[in-house]
Amino acid sequence: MREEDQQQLSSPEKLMQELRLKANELLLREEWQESVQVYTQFIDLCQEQSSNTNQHYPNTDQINKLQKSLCLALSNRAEARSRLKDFTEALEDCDQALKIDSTHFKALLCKGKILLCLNRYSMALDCFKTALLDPQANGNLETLNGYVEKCKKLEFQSRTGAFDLSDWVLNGFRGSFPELAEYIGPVEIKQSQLSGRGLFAAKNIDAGTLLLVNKAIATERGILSSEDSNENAQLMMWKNFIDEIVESTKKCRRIQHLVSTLSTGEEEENLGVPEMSLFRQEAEEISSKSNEELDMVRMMSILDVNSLVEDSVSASVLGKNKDYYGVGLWVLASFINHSCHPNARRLHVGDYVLVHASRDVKAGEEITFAYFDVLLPMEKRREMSNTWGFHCHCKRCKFEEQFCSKQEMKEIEMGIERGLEVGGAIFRLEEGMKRWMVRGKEKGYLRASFWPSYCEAYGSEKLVKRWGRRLPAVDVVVDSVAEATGSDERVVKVLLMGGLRRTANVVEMERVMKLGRGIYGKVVKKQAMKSLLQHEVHELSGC
Ligand SMILES: C[S@@+](CC[C@H](N)C(=O)[O-])C[C@H]1O[C@@H](n2cnc3c(N)ncnc32)[C@H](O)[C@@H]1O
Repeated sequence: MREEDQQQLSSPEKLMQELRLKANELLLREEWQESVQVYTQFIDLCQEQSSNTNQHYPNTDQINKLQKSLCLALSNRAEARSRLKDFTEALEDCDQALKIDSTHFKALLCKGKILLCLNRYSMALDCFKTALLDPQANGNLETLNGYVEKCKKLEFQSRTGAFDLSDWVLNGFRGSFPELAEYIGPVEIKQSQLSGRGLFAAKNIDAGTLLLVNKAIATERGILSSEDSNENAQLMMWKNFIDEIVESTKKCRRIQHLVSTLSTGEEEENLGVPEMSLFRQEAEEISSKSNEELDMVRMMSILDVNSLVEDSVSASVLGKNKDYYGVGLWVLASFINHSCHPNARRLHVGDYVLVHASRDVKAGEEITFAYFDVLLPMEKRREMSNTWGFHCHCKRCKFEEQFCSKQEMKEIEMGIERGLEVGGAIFRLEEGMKRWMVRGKEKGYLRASFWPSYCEAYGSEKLVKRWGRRLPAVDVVVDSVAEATGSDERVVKVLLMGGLRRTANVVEMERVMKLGRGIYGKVVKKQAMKSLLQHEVHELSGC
């Protein structure tokens, strides 16, 4: 090689060395964005040098050295990009490095961690297992084996739905949140009679059965203190939440595609029914997703219609996020419509939502949860569904519409509003239902509409004594309301309070446990459920 040629080569080499040192230092200092920039310069130069060397001075040693540096730089850039949650690009870096060296330790480790973050457990497991074969694994055995075990556990959970939160509950939610996998149970998305698409049971399901576990695209939580600051704090949280979602959709094509399947609340009858496979993480190739644009107006409508507040009537928040006001977007759960006779509830654990049946559900029945309180009369529910921006088309509303105009019904409602003794109101309603030939589940609908009165009556020893057998037995009312609207803390509480006055027998305890399963799901076993129910009885001051 001529001397001037060697000088020409040495200068890019020097630059490459400087760039590599700088990028490594930035990585160590956790300055992710800056390190990505410098690694990019290094990688471009390295690639240029590789092709030059290949073309002009084929030198195997030199080429090998460049390829090695390139692999390492790609793995490091992937690490920095993954810290910035740029998962699509980070995975592309890993794949590029693995194309050069299919057993590159750092690239495999980084790819495994990203796939784990994206809940693609078996693919992540393959990466960690291959990395274990590398000599470098010896110094990292504990970490690698930890990842392997985690992947196996999560893969099992996501395949079987075998989740158990009992120990965590019994430990008073101490420590970090339990590790959870995403899970899709016996459900499918179909066209709904309520509006647009909905989630449906693919087989008969009993109360407490887990239907899905979904990780949020983003959540935002904050402690809302005094009344004055509430509005501002909520606005701030909402703004941060929108920013986070927009950022996530920009960074990950898969997230963008998933969010774009959600309703804007307009013309829901024309919306397509997405394939369930879209929501199964393992089946999807992230880089092959479409680039459907989500403009800001559409994004705002999607978030308005689909975001869920963690602490709502049909949800229980377990663990640390209980103390916070939290809002989030969970894509698959967003396909669940509202009903005033819901059959599902949610549990919020960290960034995950777990949806389970709150009563027995038949195959083909639509899965619904309550967006707002359904233990209220129809007029009040109407007002609430209007503020949500829709007119509720559920069976219970349709049934109750015929009673709205009944004079006697109006008199009972007005009487309660004016402070009429609730025992009398219930007696009138129960007698009315006999005359109007209201039977089965429909009795539960009307009782649920007058729930606050039933609750007050059964909660008062004086009223229970005064009205005696003219009031239906508490367990009959509880069963019918739970059958119509699913389990609810307030309904179990009435049963438990009644039980406390007497000594609860085995049958009553069975009933309480079944209702408990409807509230917390089967992911919480007997002892843990008892402790949660006891806590509820003390927490709930009103019905
Ligand atoms: C979170 S989305 C539910 C899924 C939606 N149906 C879809 O096709 O994507 C909420 C929207 O569904 C509709 N919806 C939900 N429950 C309803 C009900 N009971 N009656 C009428 N529309 C309902 C409303 O338009 C509401 O804004």
